Amino acid sequence: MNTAQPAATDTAARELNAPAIEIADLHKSFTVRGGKVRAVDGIDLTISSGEIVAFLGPNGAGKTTTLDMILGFTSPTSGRCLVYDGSPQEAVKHGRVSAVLQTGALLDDLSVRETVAMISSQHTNPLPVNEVLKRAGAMAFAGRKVSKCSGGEQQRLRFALALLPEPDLLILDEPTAGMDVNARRDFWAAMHAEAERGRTIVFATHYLEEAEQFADRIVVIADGKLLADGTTEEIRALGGLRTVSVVWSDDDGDPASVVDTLAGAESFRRDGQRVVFTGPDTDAIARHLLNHTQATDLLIVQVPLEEAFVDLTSQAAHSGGIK
Ligand SMILES: Nc1ncnc2c1ncn2[C@@H]1O[C@H](COP(=O)(O)OP(=O)(O)OP(=O)(O)O)[C@@H](O)[C@H]1O
Repeated sequence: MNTAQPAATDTAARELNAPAIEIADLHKSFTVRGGKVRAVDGIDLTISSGEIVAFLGPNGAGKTTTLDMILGFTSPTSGRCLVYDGSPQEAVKHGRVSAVLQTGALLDDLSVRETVAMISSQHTNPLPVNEVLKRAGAMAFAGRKVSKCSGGEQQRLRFALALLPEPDLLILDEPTAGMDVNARRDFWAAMHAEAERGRTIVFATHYLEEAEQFADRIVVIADGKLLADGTTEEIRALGGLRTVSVVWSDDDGDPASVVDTLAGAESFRRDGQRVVFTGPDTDAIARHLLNHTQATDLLIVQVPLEEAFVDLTSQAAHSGGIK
């Protein structure tokens, strides 16, 4: 029938343009002894195809619970969670989304290759076993029994398994926890290659450096709420986290006068001979110090993301959120 044609085309077009993930007013509570835990408490988030997004947040922030809803492992208490404009379960079923989770059970007695071959047989149109082993960097230990693999090697195996259906969206929950620096670097190199193939990648991490180095966009989550969402630079700027440090001359009196007279300066602290100013306009602070004081040896310092992150989460704890 002709009528079926436009509908199919519409569906394909809609899916093509659909965001990878669309979350609106998402809530998830758990009933525990003594009350309720609001693990996810009103998150709105849209992730487009091709983005690499880090979920950053302290322990118990709600990152895993959010990822579990995106993967259809658990249902929202309320709100909407769509993956490619459909339910997460549909997306998983069609191989459009897969995950590298720390907890995914593996069979100890199988070799790495046997594990991939076994799971491969459950997919309709999987990538060849050797191809995924190669892409995940697992070829070198493909013959090894799972029980003899290190934690990092087991994560690579999980990565290989996740690649089998050639997913459009890869979800990774703290994928490199427990890996040493070299293993982590290799893992992210392999992941970079997948990103270059156009995959959307969403990962939760405690390693702020990883978020900074690998993600295009960082979503900061704490207490089940989204605190900040932006590029690494935007997240840093949110915390106002550039400082101007100078060797202060006592001839200029109290550094507080700079903060009092200059709109771009917010606060200062003494650090030995130096005075460190912070504020929304570090350029204006620097100009003022160079032109109107005897301060010398001026440094503008970008505060590391780690400190920006700590600052954001502690601000949230005190104010109930950051607008
Ligand atoms: N099944 C559950 N039953 C009861 N409470 C839960 C359950 N799952 C998660 N929680 C609680 O929900 C909150 C969010 O947990 P979640 O695991 O999503 O945080 P997270 O950001 O992933 O933390 P981490 O970085 O430590 O993995 C925590 O307070 C946690 O104890």
